[in-house]
Amino acid sequence: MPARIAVTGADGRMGREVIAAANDRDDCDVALAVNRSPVDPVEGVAVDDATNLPALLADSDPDVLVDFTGPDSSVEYVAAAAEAGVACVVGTTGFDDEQEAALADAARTVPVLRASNFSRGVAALRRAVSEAAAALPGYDVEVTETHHNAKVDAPSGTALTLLDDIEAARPELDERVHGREGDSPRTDGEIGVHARRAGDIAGEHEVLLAGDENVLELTHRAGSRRVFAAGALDAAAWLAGRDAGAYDFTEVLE
Ligand SMILES: NC(=O)C1=CN([C@@H]2O[C@H](COP(=O)(O)OP(=O)(O)OC[C@H]3O[C@@H](n4cnc5c(N)ncnc54)[C@H](OP(=O)(O)O)[C@@H]3O)[C@@H](O)[C@H]2O)C=CC1
Ligand SMILES: O=C(O)C1=N[C@H](C(=O)O)C[C@H](O)C1
Repeated sequence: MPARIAVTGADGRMGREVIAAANDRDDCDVALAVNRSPVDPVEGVAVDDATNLPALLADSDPDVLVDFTGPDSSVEYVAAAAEAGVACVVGTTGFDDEQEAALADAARTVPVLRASNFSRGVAALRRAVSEAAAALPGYDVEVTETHHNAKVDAPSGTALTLLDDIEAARPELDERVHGREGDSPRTDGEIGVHARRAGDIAGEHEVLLAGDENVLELTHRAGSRRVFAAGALDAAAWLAGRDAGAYDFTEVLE
């Protein structure tokens, strides 16, 4: 049986990709699509008013809600899904601590799977970065992310995940320095973090590890948002019917 999904932010860049990708797959059907602003059908799917999400979830009874919106709406939609007993795949980034706690709370009631990046390439990048950081003690590490000019949050959720991975492998690197200006020689414990915004770039992440006469660069480039939509739907198909709890995209790939 295909997983029946509810897509929030249906008119967003990612919402549209998710609906288009679901239309092309056998393991996911779009049962419901909502958007904050009124919008014409997306990829042949009618889009309802997101204000009515609780009632729409009760009526359409989807298996999994797939959310790529913004932090405030994501928390609101996940709470509505938890109330309705609907599992959640959350790709939204940029949450503050209080919003993180609200998502963790929802995971006590329904399965909630989150990833700052649903591309398989970034999952592989994370493993490579963890291994490289551990294998190169004493090396300086800098993270650079590049995204389209409409991205709201900086640094990207993926960059924050990579920074956590690096810090787990090299706990002494616990000072995140966001860009540099003026006199700013490197200090021990520093990880440089750089965010670039330009054009329609789907998403690029580079980790630079530099020692003396020895430099390693690990880079992922998303060619389009299709890779994120594919991963999110892989996650939705995997999550349907699971027990309540917090899940990670890496579990889908095992
Ligand atoms: N995990 C991953 O792999 C990926 C994550 N992302 C993340 O997904 C999120 C969305 O990205 P993207 O699709 O590019 O964004 P867009 O701006 O293109 O779309 C955002 C969508 O969310 C809706 N929305 C935004 N804020 C609110 C709000 N406060 N209340 C209700 N609806 C809201 C918008 O509605 P309206 O049409 O009314 O404006 C729109 O439908 C971002 O956090 C981004 O970082 C993106 C790509 C991959
Ligand atoms: O906003 C985006 O576009 C993206 N956001 C995610 C992030 O913040 O890391 C994932 C991807 O890089 C695209």
